[in-house]
Amino acid sequence: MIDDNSQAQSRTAYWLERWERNETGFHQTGINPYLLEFWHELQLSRDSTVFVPLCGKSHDMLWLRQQGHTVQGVELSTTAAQAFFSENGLIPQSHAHGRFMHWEANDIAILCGDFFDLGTQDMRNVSAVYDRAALVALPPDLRQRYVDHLLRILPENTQILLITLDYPQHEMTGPPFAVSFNEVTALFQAYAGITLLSQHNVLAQNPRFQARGISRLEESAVLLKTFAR
Ligand SMILES: C[S@@+](CC[C@H](N)C(=O)[O-])C[C@H]1O[C@@H](n2cnc3c(N)ncnc32)[C@H](O)[C@@H]1O
Repeated sequence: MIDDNSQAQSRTAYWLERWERNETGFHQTGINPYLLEFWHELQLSRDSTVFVPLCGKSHDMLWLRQQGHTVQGVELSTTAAQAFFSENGLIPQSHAHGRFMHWEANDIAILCGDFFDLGTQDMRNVSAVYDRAALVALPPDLRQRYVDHLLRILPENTQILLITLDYPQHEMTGPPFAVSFNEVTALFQAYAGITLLSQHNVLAQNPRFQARGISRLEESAVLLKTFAR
């Protein structure tokens, strides 16, 4: 039987190798359309801090910064973090921070290390979370652990804009994994009020998924408002 520690090591190795091999088909060159359409729903003040879990080198962090927010990502891969800064013409400062390496430029910080090593101190200024391709990057056995950890370290009354996708899981092995709106509800209902903002079939716009034999691809944007504890 494989223990938790060796499973975590092989998951880490999987993502680090993907970045080393440049297998980053999940990376979007533009800004995510749901972010553009729905971010205003959170009614955040400009000076709020936004946490971006499993951030990769997402350009969405630049857009969030352009809205005035301080941005804080967490990402396993140093290659991804360095690429984010260099590809966007930013020269980061770095220092060790506990089990993480902290990279920062222009009020965008990426903590390089494992999401599961984050603590409440790391999240103390956070008012909102933007999750695109984070929850769906995790296998089923890890998702409740991810949500429990996230909600344990976040301050109370935090808002989360979550984008998820659903497809017949037997048609493809993830990641990305299929995470339906019903599963999101089951994962978060103990912690947060849940509003489905939009749900669309997006298979026609996703040749990458069509090529993998997927017969249905549904994207949902969900707004979560965590309860006071
Ligand atoms: C599917 S990608 C999504 C990246 C980004 N959110 C985007 O929209 O482009 C998932 C990312 O999570 C990172 N990752 C996976 N497990 C992680 C963990 N436990 N802690 C921190 N980052 C992790 C991977 O290295 C990868 O860059």
